[in-house]
Amino acid sequence: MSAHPLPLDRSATVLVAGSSGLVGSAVVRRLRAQGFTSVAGIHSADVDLTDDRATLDCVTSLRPAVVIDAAARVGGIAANDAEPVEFLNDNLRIQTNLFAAAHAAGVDRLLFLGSSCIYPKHTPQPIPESALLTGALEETNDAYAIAKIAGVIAVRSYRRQYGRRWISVMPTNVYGPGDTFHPTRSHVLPALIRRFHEAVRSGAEEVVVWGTGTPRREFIHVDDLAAACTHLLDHYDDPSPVNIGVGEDLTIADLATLVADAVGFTGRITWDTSRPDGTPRKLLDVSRLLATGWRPRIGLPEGVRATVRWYADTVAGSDGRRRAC
Ligand SMILES: NC(=O)C1=CN([C@@H]2O[C@H](COP(=O)(O)OP(=O)(O)OC[C@H]3O[C@@H](n4cnc5c(N)ncnc54)[C@H](OP(=O)(O)O)[C@@H]3O)[C@@H](O)[C@H]2O)C=CC1
Ligand SMILES: C[C@H]1O[C@H](OP(=O)(O)OP(=O)(O)OC[C@H]2O[C@@H](n3cnc4c(=O)[nH]c(N)nc43)[C@H](O)[C@@H]2O)[C@@H](O)[C@@H](O)C1=O
Repeated sequence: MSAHPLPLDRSATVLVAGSSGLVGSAVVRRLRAQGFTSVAGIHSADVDLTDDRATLDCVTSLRPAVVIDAAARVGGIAANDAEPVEFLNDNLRIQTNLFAAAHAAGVDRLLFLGSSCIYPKHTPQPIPESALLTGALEETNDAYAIAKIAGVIAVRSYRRQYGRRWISVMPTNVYGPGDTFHPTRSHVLPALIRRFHEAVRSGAEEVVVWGTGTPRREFIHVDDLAAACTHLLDHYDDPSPVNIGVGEDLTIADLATLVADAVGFTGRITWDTSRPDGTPRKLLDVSRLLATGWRPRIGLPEGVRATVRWYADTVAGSDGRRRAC
């Protein structure tokens, strides 16, 4: 048992790996807003976390008290399906190197971001944390999911073998400012914001959306996710991962209508059923998270409208890659 109390000391040095990304940049904003005075961010321009030596040098020279691992190769269903080798290898390397470096630097507190795709493709809904490793994975992202499962087991192993107070969280699908709006590589929400926005600008009467529209997904605004992460570091210390979600889902068809309305697209929505649907439903059981006293604040319609505004002001007209923060 550590002599140090659970709530983080606001003067502790916190290292956010992946600080230029959707989640990492929101975590940095959240930590600063909460009064953390020593927040260090790293991303691929600073250090290639697939390189074990460079990662060790970086972490041991910074000597953080806390590490938040939001660095990963991330993408939507098409990118995962097309490049399973990179999604497996890069994510295994990044987390293995970062965990080994954090351990070598004596880091007692670490939060690892997994993903809801670690759960079986067909599993009772809402999905409790206990569903892990109870069934076969969705084929389009099994390589990424296996890497994330290895991360959960690694965190649990560092706890068991070395007494590290490290935790894993499993967020549902995330969206918000700072996302990647690539037309084919990104997740559904940013992809649709971009596609509907371009249709309005070009006067197109039709927008094509992938799949059948029947899969159900749960979406959390990235500022809520960042708040949940820092809340859990202050209130949770257990080997079991914690789901992070909002407790509600909707169909991709309903999501497409929501985004179309937010962007002001009044034309036709059609479906490209040659594209994969992926997992039929991913709704997380968030009772463990709620038991810690945390609640989400940003509803989906409000969050989508704000993200559409952010996209129009910040990204539209560029190549769709977010700007670094
Ligand atoms: N987005 C989502 O819907 C969900 C995300 N998650 C998890 O949250 C975490 C963050 O995801 P998200 O913010 O969306 O992803 P992003 O793609 O937005 O950000 C990924 C971050 O990782 C960094 N990175 C990638 N490869 C390397 C590398 N080799 N060396 C150093 N840094 C690297 C990127 O740096 P750079 O910008 O320089 O490339 C970037 O800062 C991931 O673990 C992801 O699995 C979980 C569930 C859902
Ligand atoms: C976060 C999560 O993200 C991925 O899994 P996913 O939940 O399937 O995510 P997605 O956002 O890409 O798709 C959700 C649904 O939406 C449909 N869809 C419609 N039109 C578009 C579209 O234009 N782009 C995309 N990407 N999807 C579309 C699409 O066909 C699917 O039915 C994995 O990386 C996984 O590993 C992971 O962790």
